[in-house]
Amino acid sequence: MKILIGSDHGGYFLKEDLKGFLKELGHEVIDYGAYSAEPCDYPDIAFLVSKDLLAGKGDRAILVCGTGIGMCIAANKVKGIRAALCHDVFSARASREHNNANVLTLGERVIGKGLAREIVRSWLGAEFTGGRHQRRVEKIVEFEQDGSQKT
Ligand SMILES: O=C(CO)[C@H](O)[C@H](O)[C@H](O)COP(=O)(O)O
Repeated sequence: MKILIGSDHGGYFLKEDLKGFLKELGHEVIDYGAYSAEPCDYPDIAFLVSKDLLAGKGDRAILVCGTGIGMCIAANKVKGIRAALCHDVFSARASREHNNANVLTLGERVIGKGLAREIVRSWLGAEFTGGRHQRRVEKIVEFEQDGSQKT
């Protein structure tokens, strides 16, 4: 897969580690920065990566900040993005199988590299299962497009 990856300064070192891990797994990685641990603003990276993902420049995206929260909030403001903040393997798999998440966010100040790697492995290996989950995701997509709410 082609994976877009980005971080702010708070996620820089975990992002760097995950780049190597993703390559070991055989994925192509496109790095959107940050390119150092100098302070920067997570929304700048979140919007850039999210827009390029929706433009077809990658298959999935991973965003890292200190907690993963800021990246998740910002990415989910981009229409078409379903970003999931996951700090355990079960949620990571479920975010793909149930929610069809196209962006994974992680917090470098919250979890260690070993767990982050397992979360990434699980997230990339899981597929959307559709069925009842398709109906629920479609409700989100419809609401996002025109504010319509069907129950
Ligand atoms: O946005 C965040 C929290 O939701 C990220 O964790 C940032 O990395 C964090 O806020 C940056 O904090 P800093 O004190 O400026 O390093």
